[in-house]
Amino acid sequence: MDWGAVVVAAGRGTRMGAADNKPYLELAGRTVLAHTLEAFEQCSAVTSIILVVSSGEQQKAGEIIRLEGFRKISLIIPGGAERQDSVYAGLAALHTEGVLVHDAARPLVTAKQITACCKAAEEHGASALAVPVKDTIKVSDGNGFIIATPERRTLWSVQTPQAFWRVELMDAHRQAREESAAATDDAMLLERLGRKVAIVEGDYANIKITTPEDLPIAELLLARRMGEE
Ligand SMILES: Nc1ccn([C@@H]2O[C@H](COP(=O)(O)OP(=O)(O)OP(=O)(O)O)[C@@H](O)[C@H]2O)c(=O)n1
Ligand SMILES: C[C@](O)(CO)[C@H](O)COP(=O)(O)O
Repeated sequence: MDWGAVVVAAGRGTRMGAADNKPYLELAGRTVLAHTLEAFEQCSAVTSIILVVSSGEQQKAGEIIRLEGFRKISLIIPGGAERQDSVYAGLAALHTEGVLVHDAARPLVTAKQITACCKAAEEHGASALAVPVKDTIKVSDGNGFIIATPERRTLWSVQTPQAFWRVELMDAHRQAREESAAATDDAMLLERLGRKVAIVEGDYANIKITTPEDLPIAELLLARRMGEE
């Protein structure tokens, strides 16, 4: 099975509140985007990458790819208003049998995790990297009071990459658009159609750079990884 990747980098970085968008922030001497793309460049299962960026940032992203010498990025295209729209734009530009969807804002992903997602999707149809939830999770009534406690052993914190047959994910996206169904990740779009998505147990280090304290945490995790190599 041939695998392509849609890497979405077209967010606004509202919660980060930085002058630059998250993919272009510095992390251990490189951009966040360079760390993310490096893992896909190193993963032999992936043959091509569609990079989805904010409009007006195509040139900036292209310059990073040129300077880093990345070889697998086949297109840099503009994204949409929501993450779901950006993924859809990326899917429409890809032609491989399998697709991995990944957040550019997760720069600690590894080639090994990407390969594990591909293998699980080849076996089960779709897969998503996730880690068991560590905290006790509460459901609120919306007015500041707890109304329930879901059983923790059933709860997983889902990450990216998530892997699918491209045609299936495209169909799921089309249906969601027709029905105005919003989803914060791609697995949700298959779940709503009753399809199975296999959990691939990942690593707590595969954090999403979301708020300012995530950058120094990511630096520490990268330094620890380099010390282990
Ligand atoms: N319209 C959007 C929104 C998000 N993303 C991407 O989806 C990933 C996860 O989104 P998130 O971390 O929420 O990023 P932002 O949308 O940039 O952050 P915020 O919600 O704080 O504005 C990021 O790589 C982001 O660039 C995207 O491609 N297009
Ligand atoms: C896809 C995701 O990274 C899985 O954890 C997450 O749902 C993205 O959500 P966000 O609201 O765009 O941060």
